[in-house]
Amino acid sequence: MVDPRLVLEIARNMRGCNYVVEPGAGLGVVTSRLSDNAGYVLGVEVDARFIPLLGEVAREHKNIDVVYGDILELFFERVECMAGNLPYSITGPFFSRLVKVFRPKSAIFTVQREVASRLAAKPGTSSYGRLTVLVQLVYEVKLGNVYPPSSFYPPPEVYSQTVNLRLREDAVSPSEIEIVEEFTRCLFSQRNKRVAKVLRSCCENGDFVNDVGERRVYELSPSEVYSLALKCFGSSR
Ligand SMILES: C[S@@+](CC[C@H](N)C(=O)[O-])C[C@H]1O[C@@H](n2cnc3c(N)ncnc32)[C@H](O)[C@@H]1O
Repeated sequence: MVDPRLVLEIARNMRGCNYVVEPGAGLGVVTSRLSDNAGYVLGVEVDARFIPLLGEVAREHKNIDVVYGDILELFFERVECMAGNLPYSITGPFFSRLVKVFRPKSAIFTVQREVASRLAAKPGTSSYGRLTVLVQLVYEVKLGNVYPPSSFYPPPEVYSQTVNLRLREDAVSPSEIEIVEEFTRCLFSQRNKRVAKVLRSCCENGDFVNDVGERRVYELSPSEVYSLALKCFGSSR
């Protein structure tokens, strides 16, 4: 199913975690490896066909439980760590939920290589955008290994890459992330335009004085976007 090096990379990164949630547990290959390295693993799987197999895996390992459900609709009391080969179709909504709801201290995910580049991008580059800002305001992002399509069965059409996330000490709060999410929807729809002009179209009070007005949207750092979001939307809520 999956390249053993990838399974090992994920499992090793979760060493020392007491509680790991794995979105998209599938056949349980990663799940059982995780259970060797972490105190407890909760596998989440939306496809009912995998649930009996995952039940077997859970019976063989005392520290694994399985939940049948959609990771985008579940709530957990507290998520310490999160890991897995993410279903690529839910990348956007998943990361939105990660920074607003789950907020694990530590996480490792396999994503499309292009998504990994966006998560780790620097301002001013072509990969830099809304997803970068939202995730980097909450997490330190480190790129892991790249895996070719042949690392998976069936092989996807794209290369994949792991990303390591560590919760920042100064992580922006969930309620402020919601403000940034709303603000960046408008801001990054005009990513190549000058900031002053875009603020006039995105904010009711878009004429507020700022020292970044002459720059282009995609050149703003995550913390600059955050300050502008609070000025634009914060006071009106
Ligand atoms: C890329 S596969 C990974 C499977 C397995 N963990 C592995 O590494 O071989 C993604 C898995 O996520 C499941 N999945 C897709 N969307 C999901 C969702 N919204 N919530 C939970 N699981 C989901 C799919 O059914 C599939 O089993």
